[in-house]
Amino acid sequence: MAISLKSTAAGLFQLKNHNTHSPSRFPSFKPLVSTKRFTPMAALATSQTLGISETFSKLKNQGKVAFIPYITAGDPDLSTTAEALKVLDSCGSDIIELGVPYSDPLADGPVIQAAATRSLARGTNLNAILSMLKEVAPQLSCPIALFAYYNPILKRGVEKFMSTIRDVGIQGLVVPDVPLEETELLRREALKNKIELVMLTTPTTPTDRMKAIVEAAEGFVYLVSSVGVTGARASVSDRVQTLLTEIKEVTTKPVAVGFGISKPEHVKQVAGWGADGVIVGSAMVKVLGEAKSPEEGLKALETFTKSLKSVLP
Ligand SMILES: O=P(O)(O)OC[C@@H](O)[C@@H](O)c1c[nH]c2ccccc12
Repeated sequence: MAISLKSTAAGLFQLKNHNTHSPSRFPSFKPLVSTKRFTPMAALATSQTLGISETFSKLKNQGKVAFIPYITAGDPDLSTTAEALKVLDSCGSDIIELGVPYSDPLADGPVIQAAATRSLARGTNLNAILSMLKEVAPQLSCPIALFAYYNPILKRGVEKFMSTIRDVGIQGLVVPDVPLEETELLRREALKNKIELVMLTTPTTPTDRMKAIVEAAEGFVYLVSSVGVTGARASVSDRVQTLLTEIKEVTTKPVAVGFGISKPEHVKQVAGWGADGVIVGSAMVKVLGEAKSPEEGLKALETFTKSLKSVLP
């Protein structure tokens, strides 16, 4: 299980916006503002919800850093996930990364593996997650980036997967186990459906490859802070600062850092190094999924989210 992202780091992918109110669905709809003002990747999402890159642009203009929590869908059950999404949104999360549970999550450490196991044991499947999102996503003010391993996507068919997630209100997608060279189909379908496909780079990604990944990334570039699997760590490697500088030398795209970030001090440190966004996964999952009851988990999630968010500009 403990396969490092090294081999798959190449494996990245991206996300997009989806646009349930697109002119194509409403032929008589004429945007008041020309979409030419936006970059192609920053196409409008729903009327209320900004896309991923638009969210970063807005925050940048305000001198802010994005707070991006990750939770696993269906842990401990889908109705708690629905509530958790609302809690995360109301506590000021800027983007929410929602994980589709998978039986062989090779980039995940014990906490997220356990969450996936709990979720699958409850019978969570992609259809149920999507129905939940169809109802909940319109109630959120922040965009959702879905996190999914490639296998469940392939099982559904890339084309169908992408149009379905667009239809339920998802703006972005993160696929950790597809090498850059194999992302063509994903990228094409993501683009077609205005889903921003996020790409990941790691500390062991060679510079030329990092450049190609950054070039292909949409929404944001996901900088994996350390080699290995997801999970809280005592500290965040200060190499992240150098890696951020290197990436920012070659792109103006937003860069968010994830892996091993679990405390307010870490969040503050990574933001101080110049990250545009900070991603916290295992620590959120632990607080929510390992509580005595869903109610207690949601309460703890609220307190924890506020404590992390409060240290960000
Ligand atoms: O759990 P951590 O260490 O806080 O890392 C973020 C993370 O959970 C989320 O982005 C994620 C969950 N599973 C992944 C697999 C690969 C890359 C990223 C992820």
